[in-house]
Amino acid sequence: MKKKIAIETPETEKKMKKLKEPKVKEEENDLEVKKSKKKRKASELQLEEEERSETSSELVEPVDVKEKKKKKKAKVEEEEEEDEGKSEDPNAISRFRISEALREKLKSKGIESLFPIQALTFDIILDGTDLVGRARTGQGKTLAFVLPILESLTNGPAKTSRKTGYGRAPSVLVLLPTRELAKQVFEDFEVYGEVLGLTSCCLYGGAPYHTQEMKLKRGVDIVVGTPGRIKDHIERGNVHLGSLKFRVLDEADEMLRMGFVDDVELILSKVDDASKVQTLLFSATLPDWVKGIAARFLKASKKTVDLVGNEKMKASTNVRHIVLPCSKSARSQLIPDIIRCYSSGGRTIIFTETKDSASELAGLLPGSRALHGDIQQAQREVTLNGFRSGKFMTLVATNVAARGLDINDVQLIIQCEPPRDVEAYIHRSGRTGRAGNTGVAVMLYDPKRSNISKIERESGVKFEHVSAPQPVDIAKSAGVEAAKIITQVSDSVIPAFKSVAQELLETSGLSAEDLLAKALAKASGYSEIRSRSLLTSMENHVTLLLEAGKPIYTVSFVFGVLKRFLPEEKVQSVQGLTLTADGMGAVFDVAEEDVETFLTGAENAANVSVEVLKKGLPRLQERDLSRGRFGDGRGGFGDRSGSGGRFSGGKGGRGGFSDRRNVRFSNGSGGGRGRYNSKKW
Ligand SMILES: Nc1ncnc2c1ncn2[C@@H]1O[C@H](COP(=O)(O)OP(=O)(O)OP(=O)(O)O)[C@@H](O)[C@H]1O
Repeated sequence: MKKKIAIETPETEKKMKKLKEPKVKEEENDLEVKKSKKKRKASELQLEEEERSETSSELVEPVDVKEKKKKKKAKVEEEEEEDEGKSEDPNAISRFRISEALREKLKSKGIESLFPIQALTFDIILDGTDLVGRARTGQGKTLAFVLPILESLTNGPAKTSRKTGYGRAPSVLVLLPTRELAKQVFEDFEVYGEVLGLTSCCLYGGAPYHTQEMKLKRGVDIVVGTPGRIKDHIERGNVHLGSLKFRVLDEADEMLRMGFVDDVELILSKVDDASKVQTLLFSATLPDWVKGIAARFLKASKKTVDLVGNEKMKASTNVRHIVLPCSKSARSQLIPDIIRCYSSGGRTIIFTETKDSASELAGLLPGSRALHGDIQQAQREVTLNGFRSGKFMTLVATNVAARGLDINDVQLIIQCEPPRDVEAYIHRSGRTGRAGNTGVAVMLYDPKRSNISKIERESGVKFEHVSAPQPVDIAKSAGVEAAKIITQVSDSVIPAFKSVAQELLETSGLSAEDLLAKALAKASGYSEIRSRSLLTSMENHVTLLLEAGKPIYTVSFVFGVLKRFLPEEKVQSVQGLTLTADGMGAVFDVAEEDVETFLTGAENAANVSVEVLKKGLPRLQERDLSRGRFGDGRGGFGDRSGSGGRFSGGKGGRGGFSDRRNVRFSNGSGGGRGRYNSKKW
C-alpha cells in the first residue's frame, strides 16, 4: 500500500522533501555535482594562478581586472553554495530529467524545486505510465502533468513518434470543465512549451471558431479545451485525435460527472489505438464513484499518487474555515464588513448557488463584478482579467470559478450558503491558501437550513463558528484608518475650515471629541451604527434566547409559549426561530424596538425566561439535508409557503411549523453522482 503523505504545511513539506530521494536522480545528481566541483576547482586553480601573477605585477594591473577577479571568485563561491543546496533539496528541479531550457524557464518564474505531487509523479509520467494524481487544492497539479508531458515530447519516449511539421495532428489533449480553467492551463503549456518549440491551442465555447480552426489547420502539438467545443471541432473535421500520445482529464471527477462524461467518452474514444496513449487524471477530489468510471480510460498498469488519501482533512490546510449565520436578506449588508474583517486588502471571491443571485449580489456590492455562465464570453474574459490585474478586488461567481482557477493574492473566499456537495466546498475554499500561502474561507448559513455538519464530516474541516462582525467593531478599525488619514491632511486646509469648525462647536451642543468622532465616522463612510443580530445578521435586530424550564421538541411549542405573553403581531414579527442543539431552548430575532416588550412579557409568564444574546449563539439544531425530502423532521422545518426560504412566524396563518405534511426540504444531492447541469453556472 503506497504510503500516503499529507503535504500542506511547510513542516510537512520539509519532511516530505527529506523523504523523497528519487533513486534514478541520485547518480545523475552526484555526477552533476562532481562535474560542477571539477569546474569550480579549475576556476579556483586559475584564480590562484592569476593571484600569484598578480602579486608580481601589482603596480601594472589595472583596478578593473582586480574587480573582475573578485566577482569571479564570488561566483565560484556562489556556485559552491548552490551545489550544497542541490545535495540538500531532493525535489530541486536539477534532480529531475528536466531539460536546461525548461529549467531556465522555471527559474525565471521563481520555481527552483518541485512540489510533492510533481516530484512524486514526474518519473511515472515521463516513463510512460497512466496515472491518477490527487493533491489538495493549490498544490501544483497543473505543472505535475505539464512538465513531464513536455519533456516526453521533446526528450523522452514520445519524442520519436510524435507528429511534426505543418498541419500535424496534436500529440496532447487536455480536457477541463470550464473555459476559464482551459485558458489558464493552456497558458502554462504555451509558456513552458514554447521554450521547447512546442505549440498549443485552446478550444472553448463562446470564442470564434475561425481563429481556432486556423491554428488547428497549421498544426499544433497540444490541444487544451472544454469538451463541447472540442467535440464541435471533431465533428467539423478540424482536429484529428488519432495520433495522441497523451490525454489528460484535469478536475477529473468533474469531467466524469453526468453532463460531461458522454462528451468526454466520445472525445477520448477518437484515438486510433488506446494502448499507445498515456492517460492522466488529476483532481483535488476523487469521490469513490469516479474510480469505477476512470478505470474505463486507464490501463491496468496505471499508478495512483494520492497525497490526500484517507487523511481526514480533504480541504486545504492553509485555510481558516469559518461559518457565520446570516439570512439571505442580510448578506449584502454583512459581506462588506466580512471583507473588512477577514481580508487584509487582498482579493475576495464570493460564491453563490445560482447565476441570478451572483448578478443580484454583485449589483449590491459596490466595486464587485459578476462571473457566471450567462455572461457573454468576451465579458467573462474582461471580468476575469480585470480581477487578476486588480482593477477590482471582489468577484461574485457561481461554480464556474470554483475549480482550478489560480488567481494571485485571493485572501478571502465567502460562500453565501453551504454548497450542495462537499467537493464544491473543497474546491471553492481552495481558491485561497494556494502554493503555501494562507487564506480565509467564510461560509454563511441560515441556521435552520444548513448542512454544516455534513460538510464537516465529509471534508474533515473543523469549522470555526463566529457571529457576524458587529458594525461597532468594524467602525472602530475604520476610525483608526480615518484618524491616520486626517492627521496627514495638510495644515493649509485649516484656515478655510476653522471658522466653520468653531461655529459648529458653539452651536452643536456637542463636545469637541464628539464632533470629531462624527467627522471620523463620516470620513469612514458611516452615518450611523446599527446593531446586527447574531442569528441572521440582520441590522436593527437582536437575538433572544427563550427557555421554558423543560425540553422543547417543536417550533410550534415555542410559538404557543410566546402567544401566552405577547400580542399576535409581536409573535408574527419573530424571525429565524431555531431550536438549540441541547433541546432546552430556542433562539430567534426580534426588532430592536421590541426587545423590551419581549423581556417584560416573559417576566410575567410562568416558567419562561428570555434573554438577549450578546456574545455568541449556542449550538443549534440542524436539519440533515442529505436525508432527502423530509429529513428527520425533529428539529427540522421549513416555510409553509413552500418557498423553502428563511423561517418566519409570519405570512398567513401559523407559517413555518414542523408540520411534516407541509414542509418542503431542499433535497441535498449528497456526495454521489448528483445530476450536474453545468449550464447552471
Ligand atoms: N514547484 C512549484 N514551486 C512554486 N510554485 C509552484 C510550483 N508548482 C506550481 N506552483 C504554483 O502554485 C500555484 C497552484 O498551482 P496549480 O494551480 O497547478 O494548483 P492545483 O493543485 O492545480 O490547484 P487546484 O486543485 O485548485 O486546481 C500556481 O500559482 C503555480 O504557479
